[in-house]
Amino acid sequence: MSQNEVHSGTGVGRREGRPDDRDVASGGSAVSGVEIRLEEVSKRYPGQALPAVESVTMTIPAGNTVALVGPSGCGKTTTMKMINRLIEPSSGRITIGGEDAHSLHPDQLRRRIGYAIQQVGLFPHMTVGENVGVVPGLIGWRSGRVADRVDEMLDLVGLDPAEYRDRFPRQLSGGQQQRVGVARALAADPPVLLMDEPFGAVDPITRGNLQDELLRLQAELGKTIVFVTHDFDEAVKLGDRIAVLGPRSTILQYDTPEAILANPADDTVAGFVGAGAKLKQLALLRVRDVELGEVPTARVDEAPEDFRRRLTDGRSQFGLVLDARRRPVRLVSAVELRGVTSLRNAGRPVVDTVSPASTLHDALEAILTDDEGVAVVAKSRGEYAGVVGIDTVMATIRALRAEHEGSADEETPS
Ligand SMILES: Nc1ncnc2c1ncn2[C@@H]1O[C@H](COP(=O)(O)OP(=O)(O)OP(=O)(O)O)[C@@H](O)[C@H]1O
Repeated sequence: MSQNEVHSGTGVGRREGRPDDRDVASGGSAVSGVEIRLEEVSKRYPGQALPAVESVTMTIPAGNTVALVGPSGCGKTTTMKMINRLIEPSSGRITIGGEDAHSLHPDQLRRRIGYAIQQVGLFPHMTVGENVGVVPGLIGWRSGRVADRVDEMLDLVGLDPAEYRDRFPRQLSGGQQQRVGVARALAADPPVLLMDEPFGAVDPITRGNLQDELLRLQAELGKTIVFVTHDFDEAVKLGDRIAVLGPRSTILQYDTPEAILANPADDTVAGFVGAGAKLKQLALLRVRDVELGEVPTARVDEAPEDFRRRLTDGRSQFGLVLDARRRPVRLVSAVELRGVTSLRNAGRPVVDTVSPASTLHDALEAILTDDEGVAVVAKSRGEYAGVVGIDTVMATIRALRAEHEGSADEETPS
């Protein structure tokens, strides 16, 4: 289709503490997380010449998601595990909500810190419900309260409690197991959540969905989340701040994704950010931040000839067929409607849609794989909302560039 058929918006609403997400979730939630401080924290494993973590000092603000990124072996996991004392620091101090972690009893730590890991670590001989209820049970909740909480948590991570509560982990897909892992980590309502590559072991699409879910959850819950990942793009998508770590967990840069993408502190960070920093900035913007385009639509029961005439009269090269619940089901061009008897099987099926919460980066991917060069946007129940065209994405990139030109003189042009 020609670009002018999808009228685009250039209003680039930047994310600042993700106000959009928070507003959508629950009318703006209170921050329930607490501040974490690491003060000159080091770890030297027995028998090792060099420390695995050397004198790390950082503050993780309450209610923020902070991603720790860095090359393999740089000490990310060690740094994170010292926060819940799965690993004891050799020196330094860690405070959680102002209290010295060292002085907290393990039960108090479990109550305050949820933990989700890549291998999920669900107990195979326990049902999903029993897995989610482990920590509340350990800290002495009554069984009725645990059962209610289990159902609430399964619901929260998008698993129907009635269907999944009594299954065993092996009866779930990898992505579902990871959801259960997140539900379990959140069950005792800890203010802090530690996540070590929690979405590492699933396919890219499931991974993208789980990331979206985490953003939605976090908008609702306002926890303090520390997140370890190899994947800089994941850090950009999920982190309010990113700590780029070098050897022995030295902090090379600790800032917002926007600032790191626009101004990497040095060549090592720039290397880590990788090519296409401009493109990655699209991961900071949501589909809901841009004005959606419109294309002609028809209900499945409309006469194909009528729709063809509407498309031709409007000089639109294609349109969308919506089902009775206004969900986009088919993409058709005027030419494809010639001689067709029903819209039900005209043109091609709409296989992929993006949501208002999807990133513009996701939208761009959908645009590039679509023959017509658009991403179809559907709301939470699948209802058609509009389309994003390549011109909208281009306009957004131009706006981002203009925005950074004043603030980032040394930025390499792209
Ligand atoms: N129990 C241990 N004993 C000795 N050395 C260890 C131990 N655990 C980790 N290390 C070493 O400490 C360093 C940091 O390991 P850590 O697992 O924290 O890194 P990481 O950045 O999380 O790595 P990856 O991304 O590969 O998971 C590595 O050199 C590792 O070999």
